[in-house]
Amino acid sequence: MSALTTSQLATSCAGFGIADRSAPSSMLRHGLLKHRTPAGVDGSSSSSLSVTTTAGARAAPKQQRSAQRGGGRRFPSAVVYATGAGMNVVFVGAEMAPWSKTGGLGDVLGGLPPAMAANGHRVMVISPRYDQYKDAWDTSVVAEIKVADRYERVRFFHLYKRGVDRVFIDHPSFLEKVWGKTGEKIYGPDTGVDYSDNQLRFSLLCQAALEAPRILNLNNNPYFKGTYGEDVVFVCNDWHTGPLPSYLKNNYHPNGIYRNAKVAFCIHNISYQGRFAFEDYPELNLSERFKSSFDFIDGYDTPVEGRKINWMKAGILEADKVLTVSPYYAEELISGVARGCELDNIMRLTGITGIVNGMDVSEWDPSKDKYITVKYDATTAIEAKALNKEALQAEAGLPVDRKIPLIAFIGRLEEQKGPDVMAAAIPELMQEDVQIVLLGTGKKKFEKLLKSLEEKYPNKVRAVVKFNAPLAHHIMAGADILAVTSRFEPCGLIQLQGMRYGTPCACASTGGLVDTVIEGKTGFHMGRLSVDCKVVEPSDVQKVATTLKRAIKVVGTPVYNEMVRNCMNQDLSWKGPAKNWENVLLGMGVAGSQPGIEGEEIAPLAKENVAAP
Ligand SMILES: Nc1ncnc2c1ncn2[C@@H]1O[C@H](COP(=O)(O)OP(=O)(O)O[C@H]2O[C@H](CO)[C@@H](O)[C@H](O)[C@H]2O)[C@@H](O)[C@H]1O
Ligand SMILES: OC[C@H]1O[C@H](O[C@H]2[C@H](O)[C@@H](O)[C@@H](O[C@H]3[C@H](O)[C@@H](O)[C@@H](O)O[C@@H]3CO)O[C@@H]2CO)[C@H](O)[C@@H](O)[C@@H]1O
Repeated sequence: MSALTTSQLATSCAGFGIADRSAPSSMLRHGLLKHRTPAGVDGSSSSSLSVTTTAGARAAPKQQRSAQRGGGRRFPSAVVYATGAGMNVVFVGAEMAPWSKTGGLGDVLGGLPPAMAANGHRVMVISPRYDQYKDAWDTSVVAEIKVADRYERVRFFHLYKRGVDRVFIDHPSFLEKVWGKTGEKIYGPDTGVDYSDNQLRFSLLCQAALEAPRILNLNNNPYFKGTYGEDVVFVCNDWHTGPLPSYLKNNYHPNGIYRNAKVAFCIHNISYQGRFAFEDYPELNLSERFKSSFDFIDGYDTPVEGRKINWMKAGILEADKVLTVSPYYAEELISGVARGCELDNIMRLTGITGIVNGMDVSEWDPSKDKYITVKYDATTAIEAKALNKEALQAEAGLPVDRKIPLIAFIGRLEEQKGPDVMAAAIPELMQEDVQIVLLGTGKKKFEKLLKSLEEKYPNKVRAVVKFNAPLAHHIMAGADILAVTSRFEPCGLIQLQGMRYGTPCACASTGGLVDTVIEGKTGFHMGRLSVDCKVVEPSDVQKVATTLKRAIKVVGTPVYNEMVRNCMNQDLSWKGPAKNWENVLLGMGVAGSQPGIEGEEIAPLAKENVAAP
């Protein structure tokens, strides 16, 4: 079969309902950006078909042509073609697990997209190239992007896995800072310290992300070919992508581009907003028209910090739809200044929809988990969890005794997670026959605090101040109770992971914890803790200690065993949340969008190429 151009392909698929995703308008119409497709490269990565690019039609490279002749990829069956009528969804974010992750944001951009793809949508995720990911290929497509008063060149790397186009934006400001230290250096040299050029870095991400759907000819997906084109819905995530809708309107709309595109903005954590000096606004190269959307008085009632630009505020105001990661957090965000972090008034204006996150049930599967000692399912959990507890106790250097209830805490060591509240409750728990394992990294003061507890209670407490995924899995399997002491928690994945492993949690009653944990059935609620991060309220310490003592009493009883089964018998996958996301995005009226199909989380469509990077 000879190489196809985009329009030929669309014609050949027309009978199956695939939209004509013809090549984008010339880049020359775009004032700020230039892109290059070097000679001999068509912008598709590891593709078996060649498509027309903005630079004109090119023949497929020789080795690709012979692969096609030799019976390379075939068109799939008509049944599967029908799934190619979904939306073009482009997620943009600063983290994307497993390639980059400091916490839950990475997990969501890793797990939700394959579930959307499984429902028949064409899905791209765009994130920085922080490392030399061995499975991502250089497309050789470059774009020159204006930041401040100069042009910066970015390259686009690509891979296709689980039905999703993963696109990595390559620029020295990402790779040179983070290379080899992906987990911890994404935002700054240390927790709590930001890189001084973060605005430049994430402005590049936003602007490059807007180019990608128009200029990348991506041909690995058997159901969709060529560029994504302009009828796309961008899903922005957190402050790093706040300026994207403004760039879309500022740089493209005047040229008649992306007229039908839509932008959804999803808040994973309102406490990081991207607040910068007001004087920095001109560096963004946006017209005065958008200034008021960024304009922000830091301090609300008492403007002690003065005038700023606020990237998240602009994302909320300029997007077509605002979402967050649970319905209860959505309510909290608009409830007042404390929980809305001074953007509550803005969100009351725009409205906000909450969709609970799912979790990656293949990565977190106790029946297949390579990190745990004894694999299990809901029918074997009670005995297997006891054996895993003994293995965990041995690994942690604690007395090995399956009768001792074991409480775990896992999380980023930030005020949000209440490690200080948990630490303050531990002395009171020491009256009980109990063991406590703490795993987390973050602020140095909290790391020291947890370590000091281990020193004080060597036979009962272990603190591991590392980011350690295998240990996180081991703890989930071996612990009896997961303590989630968050002052606020937009959704929380940790409690989902716990439940998947039959470990009920004792949790603060905030955000997604309210939506996902049922008192007495899948966990224990301790009530809401104070959101004031500067103090540890004695009443909160009491709530944590009392609830954990209550949970300890239940461990090992028939009621507890029933809770373990309830936890494990839930569908915590991305399947349901992906359907909810689909409904919300369809409701935005993206041109050409059609409902997808009911897919399995890793449906046949998304199954190829499943592998860890
Ligand atoms: N030391 C360690 N070692 C190994 N693994 C560790 C670890 N510390 C944390 N993790 C892992 O990091 C992830 C944390 O995700 P969460 O959603 O619970 O919180 P986070 O605050 O990071 O996410 C934010 O974004 C997500 C996504 O929307 C929201 O659910 C959440 O409420 C919001 O605060 C989990 O996968 C957990 O296992
Ligand atoms: O996935 C985990 C979280 O990752 C993101 O949060 C990061 C945040 O966006 C970054 O700005 C940075 O936050 C630091 C902040 O900028 C700084 O002023 C100071 O307050 O310290 C903060 C912590 O270092 O790092 C955060 C990750 O640690 C994402 O936005 C969140 O939704 C996720 O919860």
